[in-house]
Amino acid sequence: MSAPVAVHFGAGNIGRGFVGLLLDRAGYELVFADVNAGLIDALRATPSYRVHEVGEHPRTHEVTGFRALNSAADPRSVAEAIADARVVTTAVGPTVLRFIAPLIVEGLRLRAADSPSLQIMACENAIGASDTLAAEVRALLSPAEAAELAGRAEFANTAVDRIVPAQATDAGLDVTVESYFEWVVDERPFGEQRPDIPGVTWVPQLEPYIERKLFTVNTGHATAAYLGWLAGHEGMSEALADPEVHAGVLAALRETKEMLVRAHGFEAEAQEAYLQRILTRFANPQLTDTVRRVGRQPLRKLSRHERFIEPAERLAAAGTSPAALLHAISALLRFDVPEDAESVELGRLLATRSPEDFVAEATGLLPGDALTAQLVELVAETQRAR
Ligand SMILES: NC(=O)C1=CN([C@@H]2O[C@H](COP(=O)(O)OP(=O)(O)OC[C@H]3O[C@@H](n4cnc5c(N)ncnc54)[C@H](O)[C@@H]3O)[C@@H](O)[C@H]2O)C=CC1
Ligand SMILES: O=P(O)(O)OC[C@H]1O[C@](O)(CO)[C@@H](O)[C@@H]1O
Repeated sequence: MSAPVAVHFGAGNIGRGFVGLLLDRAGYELVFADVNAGLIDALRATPSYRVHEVGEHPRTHEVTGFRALNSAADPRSVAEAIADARVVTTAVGPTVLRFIAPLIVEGLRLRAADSPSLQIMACENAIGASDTLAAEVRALLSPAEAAELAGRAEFANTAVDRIVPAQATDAGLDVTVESYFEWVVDERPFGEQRPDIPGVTWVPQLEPYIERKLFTVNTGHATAAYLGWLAGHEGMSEALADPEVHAGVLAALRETKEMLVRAHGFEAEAQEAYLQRILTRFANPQLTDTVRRVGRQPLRKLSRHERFIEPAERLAAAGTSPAALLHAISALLRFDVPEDAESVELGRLLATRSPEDFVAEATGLLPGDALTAQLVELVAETQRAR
């Protein structure tokens, strides 16, 4: 019997260094789909690439036998691969999911009605990324087609955690990653038919896991990047070695800890151990990373349900001042990286909007929300200092 097919969108850091690796090791015939022509050509030109795990338990894996498709130049082949696939995963960035949806729709249209349901997992740093992708797919279907194709795909939300930094320019397709990883998936959508992917943790309810991950790993990492940027550091290890940056990250994580313990009933000691372990992961000297990469796309990171505003608003609503998160947001507002389109747009919004309009537009907070007044003041201060 031939191996089941897994189509993975996004052959970048997480695609090659984490999701693709686990799918390959699970025995899937792996098909990468990406819009980067150079990357696809390079994957086609080689039989394998290596994933180097550095950290506590260093080792190297070889990923072999994959195919690579250019989803911009040859969407038909991608749709055909999806029609035959058992699993579809993505690691393209939350804002890119809407561009993947039309290909999934084409794949479902080509899929035999008696095929097993396609199992789709968006592996992005966002709450409910698979739900977002499902909504984008449904938006492209007429009601009749939606009813016809309804049983052909199931979407399960995930939380993925592995630091895969910017890679050395001479690394080729090889990827250096930390040895730690966590891939948690909501078990409900796939029921008894869930795919056998060693390394995946199936849970009955994903919300506590994705919130713990996003509001600890990602809040902490992004705080280090923005405070590090403001202090003039280029490298993440340099930033984290700066006592003021480190103290700022710890303070922000103590605030999200309070929120997470309250929201999900985690033991305070367990959450403290979790955040301390993450601080150690951030400082892994074998991961060469930059504040520019970790701070990338500041407007996405400033949006309503992301790593800063969501926990800060919940704390403010519960009567706690999220001073450290506001300090991190203040540094985010000063993130000025010309090659990052969102950073440029952030500067434009700060230059052209009133503080009230900026907060509404960039964060989605409403005038009556608990954090709004403090944030408006912070934006006004930032504008005065520009
Ligand atoms: N790098 C990391 O440590 C982690 C990243 N993530 C998440 O994984 C996702 C990917 O991140 P990275 O791998 O770091 O980014 P990356 O930039 O290395 O890879 C993204 C890939 O997606 C491709 N892509 C962009 N638009 C596409 C489209 N329309 N169709 C197909 N492919 C497309 C790009 O060409 C690129 O190869 C993001 O959502 C990120 O938040 C999650 C956990 C850790
Ligand atoms: O695209 P984002 O949200 O910056 O995600 C990438 C970040 O997620 C992390 O992997 C943590 O999961 C960091 O390595 C990385 O900075």
